[in-house]
Amino acid sequence: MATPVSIEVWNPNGKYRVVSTKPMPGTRWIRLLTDQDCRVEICTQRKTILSVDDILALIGDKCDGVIGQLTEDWGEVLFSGLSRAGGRAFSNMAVGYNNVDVNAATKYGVAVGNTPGVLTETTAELAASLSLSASRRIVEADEFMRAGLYDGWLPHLFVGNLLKGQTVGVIGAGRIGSAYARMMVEGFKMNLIYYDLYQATRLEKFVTAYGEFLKASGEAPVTWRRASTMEEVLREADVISLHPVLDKTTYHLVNKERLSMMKKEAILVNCSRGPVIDEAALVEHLKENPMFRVGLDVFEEEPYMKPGLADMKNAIVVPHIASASKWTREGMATLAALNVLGKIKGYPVWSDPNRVEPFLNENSPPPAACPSIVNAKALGLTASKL
Ligand SMILES: NC(=O)C1=CN([C@@H]2O[C@H](COP(=O)(O)OP(=O)(O)OC[C@H]3O[C@@H](n4cnc5c(N)ncnc54)[C@H](O)[C@@H]3O)[C@@H](O)[C@H]2O)C=CC1
Ligand SMILES: O=C(O)C(=O)CO
Repeated sequence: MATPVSIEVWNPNGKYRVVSTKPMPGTRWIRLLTDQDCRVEICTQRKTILSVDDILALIGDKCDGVIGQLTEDWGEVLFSGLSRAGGRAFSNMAVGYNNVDVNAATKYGVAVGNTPGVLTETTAELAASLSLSASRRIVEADEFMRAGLYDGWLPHLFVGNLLKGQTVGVIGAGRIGSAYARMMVEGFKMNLIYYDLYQATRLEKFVTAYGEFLKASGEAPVTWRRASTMEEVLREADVISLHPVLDKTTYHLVNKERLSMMKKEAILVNCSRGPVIDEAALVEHLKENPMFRVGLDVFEEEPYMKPGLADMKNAIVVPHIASASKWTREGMATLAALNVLGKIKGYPVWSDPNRVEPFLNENSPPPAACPSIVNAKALGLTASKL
């Protein structure tokens, strides 16, 4: 059993004990907790992914709430341990919570918080960056340059794909998928095809209005279409970006058969969760189709890559950094801390988790509410009237 040893303590005499399994960016989140009588304990152990045993040791005998990370396995064992220690508050420092067994949390009366909204644009920007890097072969060209191989301009050197006028496909047009779609449509004048279980009405209105604006300016209008199947998107789009949640319905959503439906020169981007793609099948597809390119921020078995992926020139791989802007990471820490604080204090749950700005304003105290609790209904928590 690995026991965390190094802990940083803030406000040692605080009434409520709140544990963070990792140091998080910024200091506002610490101040917000200590100002409200919390003793904050931050695990500073040099071990990237804490085990269940490590976290149980951190929770100890008395713990009111925990801020955890998406790399941790929050299931029956941890929620029963937290409950035994008197804790009823947990928040992931992430919008995705596929690492959390929400039913187990609910069984033990523990609220599960997440951090929507504050990372929407940041994550969409990384998906857009990967789309551009893949289409214009930026990483390959950079490596070529640094290797001293450039000996003059050539007509065929690193020829890639033009985005303008092509079709961008979005699978999962929620907050991040819609933000990415707007960037690609407005920035590069791409047409949109999307697939989601729900209609993305605001996104459709945006593309319609932008299309009308372009037409009025004498340019070709952009268009949109909501596909009735995911396969339509795969067949028609030139660039496809994946933005669904990870659950049973999206596990290996992109598999061998579906990869084979895509255009030979298509670009596939994944900034959602690794298991949405069958990564072994993807490696084979990349080998067989050298003009097919991928931009991956997430991997099926993080932190590992499937054998062969790292050798593929037509793959760009980055280490799960899509939400990594300073503002966003500090905001995520703040929202996670306020979820835990709000539950400890008995505050109601914020009515709209997509409108979290009031919690992020450094110049005014945050609303007395939990920003986003995913099992609020199941726990019968009151909704805020603010
Ligand atoms: N790489 C990174 O650092 C980050 C990854 N993420 C991932 O992105 C995910 C999405 O985040 P948001 O856009 O904020 O969530 P969201 O809930 O606004 O959007 C998810 C969308 O997926 C759709 N969806 C669910 N099942 C589907 C299916 N079977 N087929 C097609 N669409 C389906 C939903 O209807 C929804 O519109 C998170 O759950 C997280 O896993 C989020 C932030 C950063
Ligand atoms: O928030 C998430 O879901 C992430 O993956 C990290 O930002």
